[in-house]
Amino acid sequence: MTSPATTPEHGARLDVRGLRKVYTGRGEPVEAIAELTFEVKAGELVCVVGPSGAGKTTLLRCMAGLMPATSGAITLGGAPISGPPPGMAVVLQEYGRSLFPWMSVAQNVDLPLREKGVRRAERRTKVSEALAAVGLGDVHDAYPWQLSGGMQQRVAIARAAAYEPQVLLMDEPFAAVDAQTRFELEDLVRSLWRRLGVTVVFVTHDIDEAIYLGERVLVLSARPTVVLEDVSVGLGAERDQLTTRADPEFARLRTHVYELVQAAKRGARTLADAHLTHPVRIGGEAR
Ligand SMILES: Nc1ncnc2c1ncn2[C@@H]1O[C@H](COP(=O)(O)OP(=O)(O)OP(=O)(O)O)[C@@H](O)[C@H]1O
Repeated sequence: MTSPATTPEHGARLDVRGLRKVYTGRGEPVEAIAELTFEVKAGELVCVVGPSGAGKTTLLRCMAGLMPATSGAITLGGAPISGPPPGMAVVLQEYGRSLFPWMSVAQNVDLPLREKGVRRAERRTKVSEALAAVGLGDVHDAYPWQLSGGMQQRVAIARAAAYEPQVLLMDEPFAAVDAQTRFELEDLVRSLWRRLGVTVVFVTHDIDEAIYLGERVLVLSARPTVVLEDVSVGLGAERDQLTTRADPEFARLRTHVYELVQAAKRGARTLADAHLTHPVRIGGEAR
């Protein structure tokens, strides 16, 4: 029987406790992450921002089970992550490298379902539904290299959605697409998230994107990394590119997160160090 924390409808809870990551190689050790502790509730969408080199990709790789932590623990639905866990899907920035060029669009979306052992008839339905959901119902037989970058990223999202993961990790997935396509893909992520109830962790450089998408925004310090602030985004569930971005609350959050990231770049490691010059009211609370 599946526990409530791991049903696809509710996603799975992701817990990061005392995560530390030091890269050791031939040269000097690099302490990428000093101490990260946070929780992503089942079915929550959390964005992660921070200065370049803050360890966002390192965090994501550890959460995906692609790299061991130096110390600390990451659990998914209560189970420790020690390798790529079933029930997790990852979408990366480099769509050109994440799709197999010799497979058609439908075959690419189908592949994880085959590996999951889903029967052929059910797979066919899931692939069609996922491609229709991302607006690519008419390119099943095309090859990735015949599609635009934005379309290829839609295929990667369709592949993740068809798999019905409990957790979806996204590492700067829209950094390489044009601004117009990016808005469309952001709306696609929010609509899939709401429909599937999946837990999502979304890493981005773009502060506006983090606020538009997230229920929370984790702002990381510079390396060695800690959480500078865990910012709640009280913009409601219904969001759209015009009204949400014009909302005064959006502007306040943007100022606040921008200031935090600037403070992180100057070396702030706590809110007290950050010396914010535009204290703002977020959700009625003075900061
Ligand atoms: N394999 C590695 N060996 C040694 N150091 C590494 C390795 N991978 C990353 N680092 C270092 O760890 C730190 C964090 O890197 P990471 O790529 O996680 O940051 P990031 O926040 O994702 O950066 P960006 O925003 O520029 O993509 C950086 O200082 C980087 O140079």
